[in-house]
Formats: sequence, C-alpha cells, structure tokens
Amino acid sequence: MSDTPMPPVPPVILGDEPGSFARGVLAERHPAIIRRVRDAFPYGPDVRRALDALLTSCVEGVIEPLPADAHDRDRWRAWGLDGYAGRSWYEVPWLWSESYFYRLLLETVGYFRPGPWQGLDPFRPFKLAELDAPETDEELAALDGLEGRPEPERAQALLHGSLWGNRADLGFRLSDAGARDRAAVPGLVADDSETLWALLAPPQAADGTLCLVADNAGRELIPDLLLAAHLLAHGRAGRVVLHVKPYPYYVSDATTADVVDALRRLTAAPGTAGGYGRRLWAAMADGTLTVRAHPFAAAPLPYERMPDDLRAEFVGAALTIVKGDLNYRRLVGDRLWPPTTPFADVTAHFPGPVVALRTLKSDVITGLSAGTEAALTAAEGRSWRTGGTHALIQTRK
Ligand SMILES: O=P(O)(O)OC[C@H]1O[C@](O)(CO)[C@@H](O)[C@@H]1O
Repeated sequence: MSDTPMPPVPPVILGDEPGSFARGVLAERHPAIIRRVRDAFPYGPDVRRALDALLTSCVEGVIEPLPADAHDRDRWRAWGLDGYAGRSWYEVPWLWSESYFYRLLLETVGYFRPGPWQGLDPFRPFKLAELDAPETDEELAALDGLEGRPEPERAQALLHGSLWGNRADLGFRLSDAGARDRAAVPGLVADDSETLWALLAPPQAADGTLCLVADNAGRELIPDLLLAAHLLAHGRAGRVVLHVKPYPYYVSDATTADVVDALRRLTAAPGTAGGYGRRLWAAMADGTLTVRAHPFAAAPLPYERMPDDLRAEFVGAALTIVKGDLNYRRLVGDRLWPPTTPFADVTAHFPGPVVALRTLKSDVITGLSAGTEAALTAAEGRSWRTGGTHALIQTRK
C-alpha cells in the first residue's frame, strides 16, 4: 500500500453515457455478436426467433429475469438480478450487464437445456478458426528460434507472448474490423516485470503454486500455456493452477474444452512447440498443471467480492497472474479511477501477490505515472485506453 491517502472512490462505470465506450459495447458490439452467432449455426426457427428477440431487447428493451427453472437462477439473484431485472441495460453497472448478456445468449441457444444444442459452445467456430489460422503456425514456429537462448531471455519472450496474446480477443475483433491491423505499440505503459521475475525466482519459486487466471482461448491461451510450461520446467513454479471460465463467455474466453483444444494443437505441432505440448499434457496427467472453472470466474462482480473458497485458493498461491482486460476491470474495480491511482491500493483486497498482464481495451486504468498519462493523452486523446495497442505489466507484492 502506498502512504498517500486513497482518493474518493469513483462510481462504477455504467453504459448510459452517449458516445462512451461502454455504451458502444452494449448498443453495437452485443448486437453484432448475436448476428455472428445466428449466422454461424443452422439453428431452427425457435432459436432464431429467440436470438432476434434478444437482439431487440439488449438494444432497446429491459433486462429480463432468468427462467424460473434455470439451474443458476439463485446464483444470479445473489449476484444482483432481482435489483436489475426490469431496468434498462444501460443504467446498471456495465460489468453486470455485459456478463448477464452472455448468460442470456447461452440461455437463448439452449446451451444449458437438455436438447440438441446443450453444451455446444456458440463461439466455437470463431475459436477454432483462430486456432487453425496460419498466424498460429507462425507463432509456434518462432519457438524454434528461441531454443538455445539464455533462460531469462526465453522467459521474457514468453511473458511478452502471453501479454500481447491478449490482443487476440474475438469480441473485440468481431465488432472492430480494424483491430487486427492496428499496430501494437512496443512500449508498455507500465512495466513491473522485474518484480514479477523476482517473485518467480528459482530455487525458492520451485516449491510454490502459480495461479494463472486465463482470459481468451486460442492465440492467447497458447502463449499462456507456453509460459506455464517454461515456468514449471525452470524452477520458477512448482505447480500451476489455470483458472478458466465454467461456460462460454465474452466470445473468446477460455473454457476447459478450449484448454484441451489448445493442448491438442500444441502436441500436434512440429519442432519445439510439440515438445512444450507433450510436457504440458504430462503435467496435466500428473497434476502439476490443473484446471479450475469456478462459477465466480464468470460472475458480474469485482474480485473484491470473491467467495471464501476461491479466496483460499489465491491465498495459498506464491503468485497469481491475472490476464486480460476484463480480469483487470474485475481486479481493480470497474471504475474510472484517476490513471495515477496506485495499482497496489486498488488491489490491496486481493489475497496474495498479484500481477496483471493486459492490453488496454477499456477505459479502466490505474498505476500510471503522471508523465506517462500526459504523454499518452497528448498523443492520442482517449483512444490509448481502448484501442488494444498498448499493454501493461503491473505487480502488487
Ligand atoms: O478479452 P479481454 O482482454 O478480457 O477483453 C474483453 C473486452 O471486452 C470488454 O469487456 C468490452 O466488451 C473490454 O473490456 C475488452 O475490450
């Protein structure tokens, strides 16, 4: 914790401000996602009608409750559903309305219901296309060039692979045609990687558990897994617990099925990548690498409100790495903090040392120096916050 007193806590972000990034996600990105899902599957007339109704509802309607027999209705009620049902999507916390949108989309396509579409990930075609893309082959082939380099250099390269892999977010790309082509800016807006490596220094780190809170599948999850494999192989972690989503979420968020797809992709790859894949497969088989899919991973709430059982897991970890933009919003609170608010202050609630690896794709930001903030704003206005071209590594010990 820093010594300076905390400034007043700003209100949580809502989607009600015209022209705001949050409003654009609700009013434009969500309908675009529904259309893509509708086109990607030969759903029958009932599901199509229900998707059309959801599209209308999420743009101009109100939040509908879950069906009375939904398996997780009580959980969503505990997460605030009763207070928000009947209200406009735009006037409740943005984090909440986004999360609930994905839950209702799964309801609409019958993901949780006994029937032909049960358990079928509506985002799977997009995830598989990315996993099969030639860019993935190129990224895996690049591992061969790292062989023989000193370990710290390989570790840093894999860390950056995992960090910049966070640009591969399909929700972002499906609704922003230019996202793939915009160049990443090499400089990080914050870089605590030295502290991160100190926390993962062998030999002490070799006995510790690393929690890796994953974000997207495919081209983000693969470099996350490569990083995990490297840390295990070099005494920088004794055990890795990979936290994924319990069901499809935010289009490309990783589930257990996506972990399996990524591992199969790796094990089938030639050269160095295949070796990583086989070691990771063996690590899952012997329990050195485990996967967790806690319901709270898809909760519409900040991590400050995590349940005790999940808190106990993070308490036991030597370090938790939290990937991605959404997890960052949940970690620091989905609020318009003054950008110079210390990261350590807003993550003081987190049980144990924590590192955020994130490309910037929403307005939330903390932990910048005044000079960095001023330079970014002078050069780009507000777009540096949301364009996915900047990244950060922030640590709280
Ligand atoms: O995959 P990530 O990095 O969590 O990003 C999720 C994206 O979705 C958003 O929540 C907007 O829908 C943004 O925060 C971000 O652009």
